Amino acid sequence: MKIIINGCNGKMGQVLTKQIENDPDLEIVAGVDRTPDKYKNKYPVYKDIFEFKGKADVVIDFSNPYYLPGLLDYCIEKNLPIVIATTGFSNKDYKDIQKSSKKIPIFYSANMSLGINVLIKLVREAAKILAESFDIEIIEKHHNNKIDAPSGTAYMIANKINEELNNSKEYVFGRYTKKEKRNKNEIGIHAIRGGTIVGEHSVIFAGLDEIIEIKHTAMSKNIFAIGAIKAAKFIVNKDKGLYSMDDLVIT
Ligand SMILES: NC(=O)C1=CN([C@@H]2O[C@H](COP(=O)(O)OP(=O)(O)OC[C@H]3O[C@@H](n4cnc5c(N)ncnc54)[C@H](OP(=O)(O)O)[C@@H]3O)[C@@H](O)[C@H]2O)C=CC1
Ligand SMILES: O=C(O)C1=N[C@H](C(=O)O)C[C@H](O)C1
Repeated sequence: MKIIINGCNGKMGQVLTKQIENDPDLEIVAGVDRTPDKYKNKYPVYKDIFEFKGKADVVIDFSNPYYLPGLLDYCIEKNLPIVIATTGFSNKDYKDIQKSSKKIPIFYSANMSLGINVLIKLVREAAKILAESFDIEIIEKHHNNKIDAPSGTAYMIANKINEELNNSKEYVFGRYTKKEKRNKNEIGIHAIRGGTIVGEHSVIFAGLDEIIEIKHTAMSKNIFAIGAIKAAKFIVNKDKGLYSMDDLVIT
């Protein structure tokens, strides 16, 4: 399978490159990022920088929301499936992803690890039973180079819990500006940034005299690269549409 990596010089791009090089079935046919001197002092102009020898089967994207419009245009033009792993998208970006998936296969997940996707399954179950009487708070911790906050994964966990609860919850981000008691219909979401923390997500269900905490800790970035490669293998021959870890992991 021939792969284009979008965001190839980023931390995830580098980890992904190593994982792909270890798999004899995979080949990187092009890498794209914004580093000016590598691409003739240009910022991404997809028709120029995507020129490479050979044909690609799939694009894997670990980059920045800035890239999204060009990435979608290019993949639609070339009829290429994409695995999008970037986070920090706006509502408009999500709509653009959805719209584009009517033309090409797109796999999107804010977290490509198996563990987080099992955590989501567990917290959905817990929320069904506990939401009436327990408060739900999500805490995420990441390295000091992370641009977006809260993490895409924290949003994804909150959205899945909320889906389970008929979208009855509203999100409160931190409590700095909130000068009143906690409402029952809140999900609190809190972000911590420091050092080289790869990624931690905790979902706390706090009730009367008892607490359940369900936590995932990423010990290396390899888990995300491995998940993205699995997603690429899954999506490469699929019809147009929007796919997620639910299609790959949770049956
Ligand atoms: N879904 C998942 O499982 C995971 C998702 N991620 C997400 O993947 C993305 C990349 O993460 P990571 O590799 O750690 O980040 P890095 O900052 O190391 O790399 C980001 C890449 O995007 C480019 N880039 C950065 N900022 C901009 C900008 N403002 N405009 C244009 N291009 C930019 C960089 O180019 P240059 O090097 O030239 O600056 C680089 O190639 C993030 O959104 C992160 O949250 C990360 C891990 C797992
Ligand atoms: O930026 C990161 O590093 C990560 N980002 C993703 C997110 O925003 O949820 C996934 C993972 O936690 C690592």
